Amino acid sequence: MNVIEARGLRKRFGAKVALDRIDLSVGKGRIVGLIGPNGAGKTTALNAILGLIPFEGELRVLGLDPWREREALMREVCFIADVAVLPRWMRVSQTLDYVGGVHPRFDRRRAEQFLARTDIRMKSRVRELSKGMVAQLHLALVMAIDAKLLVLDEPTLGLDLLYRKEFYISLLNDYFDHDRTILITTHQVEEIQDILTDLIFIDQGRVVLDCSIDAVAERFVELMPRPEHVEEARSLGPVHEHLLMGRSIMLFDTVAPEGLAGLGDVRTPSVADLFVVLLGRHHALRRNQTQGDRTRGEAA
Ligand SMILES: Nc1ncnc2c1ncn2[C@@H]1O[C@H](COP(=O)(O)OP(=O)(O)OP(=O)(O)O)[C@@H](O)[C@H]1O
Repeated sequence: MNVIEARGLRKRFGAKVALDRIDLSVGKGRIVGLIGPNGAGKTTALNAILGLIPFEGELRVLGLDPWREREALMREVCFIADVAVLPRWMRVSQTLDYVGGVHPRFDRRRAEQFLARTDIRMKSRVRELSKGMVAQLHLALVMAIDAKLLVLDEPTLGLDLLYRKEFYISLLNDYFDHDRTILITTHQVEEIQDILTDLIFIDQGRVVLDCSIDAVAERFVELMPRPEHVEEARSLGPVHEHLLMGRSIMLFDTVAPEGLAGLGDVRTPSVADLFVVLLGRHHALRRNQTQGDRTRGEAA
C-alpha cells in the first residue's frame, strides 16, 4: 500500500483552481520534494493530504480518507508548517509536557536527547529563542513522535544556511528510516536535492514531473557540445538550449547519453536547472493552450 495515493485530486477556491486533477503515488521509505513556484498549489496539496481542507477526487493517506478520517490519520502523521509557531510564553520544558499530554506516541526522552545537543535550555521561554532555535525545538518535538508520515512545508524558512543544513542532517540521521516517509516543500531546492529520493514538480495546480532522483539521472542529460558538434547535437532534439559564456548548453530528455558523450561534456542536470527548464516549457504550453482556446472561442 502506498503512503499517499491521489487520483484526480482537485481543489477549487471559488473560481481559482488550486489543484487541477493531480495524480500522486508516494511509497513507504521515500523522501519526496514537492517543488513549485509561488502559488503552484503545494500548500493546498499538503493541506488536502493532512485532512485540513475538503477536496474533489480520490485521496488516500496511509489507507485513510484524510478529510473523513482525520483523527485516525493524525495519530500517524506529523507536520511542520511554514508559519509554524510555538506559544511564546511557554518554557521549553512545558512544550515537551504539552506534546507528551496530547500525543500518545511522543517519546519525551528522545526530544530531550536531541535538545541536549543544541544550545536550547529547558528553562528558556520560547520568546527568548532565536528563529533557528525555535525551528530546532519544533523539530525535536516532531521527531520524538513515532509517526509514519512527516510533512514539512518550507520548514527552514527564514533560517540561516548553517541552521538549514543542520535541520536536514538531523532529519536524516535522527529521524528517517525506511519505515517512514517524508514529504517536503521548499524553494531552496539545491539544499535538499541530495537527501531526496523522489521529485515532484508542480505548477499552476498540475504535476509537471514526478519521478525518482535515480530516474532523473537516467532520463535527463545536460550536454555542452564542442563547437564543431553544436549542429549535430541540435539535430538530436534537445528540449532546451541556452548559452553560457558563449557555449551552448543543451538539455536532453530520454536520449541515450552514449550517443551524446562523443559530442562534448555530459552531466546530470541539477534539480534547480531542471526545474527552470521544465517550468518554462509548462508555462509556454499553457500559454499556447489558452491562446488556442481563445482563438477557437472567437472563431465560434
Ligand atoms: N484559502 C484560499 N482561498 C482562495 N485562494 C486560495 C486559498 N488558498 C490558496 N489559494 C490559491 O490557490 C493557489 C495555490 O496556493 P498555494 O498556497 O497552495 O500555493 P503554494 O504552491 O503553496 O505557494 P507558495 O510557494 O507561495 O506558498 C494560489 O493561487 C492561491 O492564491
